Formats: sequence, structure tokens, C-alpha cells
Amino acid sequence: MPGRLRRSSTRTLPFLTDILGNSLNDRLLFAVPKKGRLHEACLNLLHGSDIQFHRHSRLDIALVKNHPLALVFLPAADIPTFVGEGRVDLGITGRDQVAEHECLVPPTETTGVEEVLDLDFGKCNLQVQVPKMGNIQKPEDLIGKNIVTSFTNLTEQYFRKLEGQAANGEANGEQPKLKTNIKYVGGSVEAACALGVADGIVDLVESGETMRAAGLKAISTVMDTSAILIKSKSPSDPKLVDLIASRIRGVITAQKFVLCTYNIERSKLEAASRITPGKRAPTINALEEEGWVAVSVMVERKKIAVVMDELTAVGACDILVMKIENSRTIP
Ligand SMILES: Nc1ncnc2c1ncn2[C@@H]1O[C@H](COP(=O)(O)OP(=O)(O)OP(=O)(O)O)[C@@H](O)[C@H]1O
Ligand SMILES: O=P(O)(O)OC[C@H]1O[C@H](OP(=O)(O)OP(=O)(O)O)[C@H](O)[C@@H]1O
Repeated sequence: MPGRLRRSSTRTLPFLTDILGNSLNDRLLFAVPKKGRLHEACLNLLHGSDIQFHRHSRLDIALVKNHPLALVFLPAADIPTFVGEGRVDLGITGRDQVAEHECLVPPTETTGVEEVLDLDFGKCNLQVQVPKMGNIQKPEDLIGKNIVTSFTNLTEQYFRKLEGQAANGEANGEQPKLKTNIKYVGGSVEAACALGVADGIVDLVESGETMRAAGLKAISTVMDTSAILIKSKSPSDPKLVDLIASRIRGVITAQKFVLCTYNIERSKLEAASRITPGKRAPTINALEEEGWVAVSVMVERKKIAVVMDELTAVGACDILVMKIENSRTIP
């Protein structure tokens, strides 16, 4: 694709050419959050996928030793732009960041990103929050007031819709409503109300600790989000994209599931199989002991304690649970 970072590296990034020579040529580019909440989990994913690299200090590009791949460390918020324009082939960022970008730059047939995989971390909600002790109870009460956020496009979209609904109400004789002011801040959004800059904020909530510590409460959810693997609409090496996606999927599955084995009388197998249906189906082997079978099955890690209780209740015994180191399974 013309204008790709690797093809024009001498023109656009001369300092990188000094350091890396022409080694970016013909490498798939993979953008990874350079800091923040997703950074560490992404490094773990790369490690689990055996993507080996050495990152020089201060340098935001690292060549991968065992694949024709280069990692580009970028702010999570910028990754949808680079991938969406086809400058970078693959990326990890939050679904919230993709949605925020798409509000401003709607995808076309050739631009914009495609979601490859939900990565099952970075889970949180983008929520409208207001002072706990104040008199604002619902998002409509914020119409015409000041909102502070790092997600100005999603917030604009949310409040314009709310204003539209309120305007329809006006036609039915309700109070006239004003336009809501939306201001950008890059971080520590939760401080805006206490500092008198905002009547409400739109910010991410995971545990709710930040929100509660700032004396705020959530009154509405704009969207749910988690980290996702995205690709451009015209990656330079689709086969390598598929290979990387398959390795990452394997690591995610291994983290999400455990392997459970147990012995049970064949007559009780049907009840046990209802508790542990497996990803596709349980593996069942006959035991030397007449009328008994051994079952081996993948179970979601978060459900395993309840599953073990239920298996015991239907007569399973010798229940063992093992960590899965890595996997290759169908999506
Ligand atoms: N508390 C959280 N829990 C889970 N995921 C989060 C949380 N906060 C942010 N994220 C996810 O991580 C993405 C990046 O947010 P983060 O605030 O870490 O980025 P940053 O602004 O680049 O880093 P920093 O805040 O350190 O400057 C968000 O878009 C969201 O998808
Ligand atoms: O519900 P919690 O578990 O408390 O998490 C929510 C906080 O996490 C994020 O900020 P982060 O700490 O990444 O830093 P930032 O405020 O500088 O963006 C988000 O913007 C909230 O402030």
C-alpha cells in the first residue's frame, strides 16, 4: 500500500533508519500500547505467543527476532488511527478507543479497522458520573451543563442524542433545553467536578475505586469495553496476521480455561456432561474398572469452583484441575 510506514521509512522517520537501517522493510507492523492499563497485559500476550523482541530504551519500535514483524509502541488512543489508515497492520487497543476514533472518522470500504479478537482483559465501562451529594440524578439533568472527558467524540454523540430526545419532549410542552458543553482533558478526569470545571464527567470505571474516591457516582453507561486485537483492511501479509491472531487466541484461551478431569460411573455420565459440556465435547475414556469412565474437559476458569461442587453432587470423583499453558482451538 503506498505511503505505508515501512515503505517510506527513510522519508518519514529518518532517525529510525539511522538506528534500524532498512530492517523495517517487508515487516508486518504491530502496534502495542506504550503505557497505561493495557501495556503490561500486552507484553504478557506477546511473551505467551513467543513473539521475541528486544526494545532499545527510548525507542518506540522493536524488531521481532523470530518473525518478519516489528512492534510499534504507541498511545492506546492513537492506535485506531494508524491501523485504520493502513500505516500499521495489526494493533491492540481498547474497543472504546476504536469507537471514539470511528465517531470522528467513520470507516469506509478501504479505511478503518477490523476487530479480530476480544482479548478478555482491559474490561471496564465508559460511564457518565456526577457528584454523589449533588442534585443531578439522571443524564438528562446534565443537558446544557459542562462535561469533562477524554472521550469527547463518544460524549458528543451521547449528549447530542439526549438533546435530540429532549427537543422532541419540548415539542410536547416540556422545559426548553440547552446545548451541553464538552471539554477535553487527557487524564485525571475524575478531578474535574471537585475543581469546579465540570458538572459531570464521562470516564472509564473498572472497580469504581477512582469514582468513589472522587465523591462521584455513575448515572449512565455510554459503552462497555475491553481490549481487542484489530487489523487494517489491507494488511501487507494476511498469512502472518492469521498466524499472530491464532497464537494470541491460543494464549487467551489458555488463560480463560482450565482442564478438568474426573472419574464417574457411566450411568451418571449424562448428568455430568450437562455440567461440563466442554468447548466442543468432553473426551471420554473407559477405565479398566467395569462401568466407569474418565472424563477430560475444558471449563471456564471463573466457573470451576461451582462446576466441581456440581460434579461432586452428581457422583464424580478424583476431580483434578490443571492449568493450560497454551492452546490452539477454533474460535
Ligand atoms: N481502569 C481500567 N480498567 C481496565 N481497562 C482500562 C482501565 N482504564 C483504561 N482501560 C483501558 O485501557 C485503555 C487505555 O487507557 P489508559 O488510561 O491506560 O491509557 P493512557 O491514557 O495511554 O495511559 P495513562 O493513563 O497511563 O496516561 C482504555 O482506552 C481502556 O480501554
Ligand atoms: O474504576 P477504577 O478501577 O478505579 O479504574 C478507573 C480509572 O482507571 C483509568 O484511569 P488510569 O488510572 O488509567 O489513569 P488516568 O486517570 O490518568 O487515565 C480511568 O480513567 C479511571 O480513572
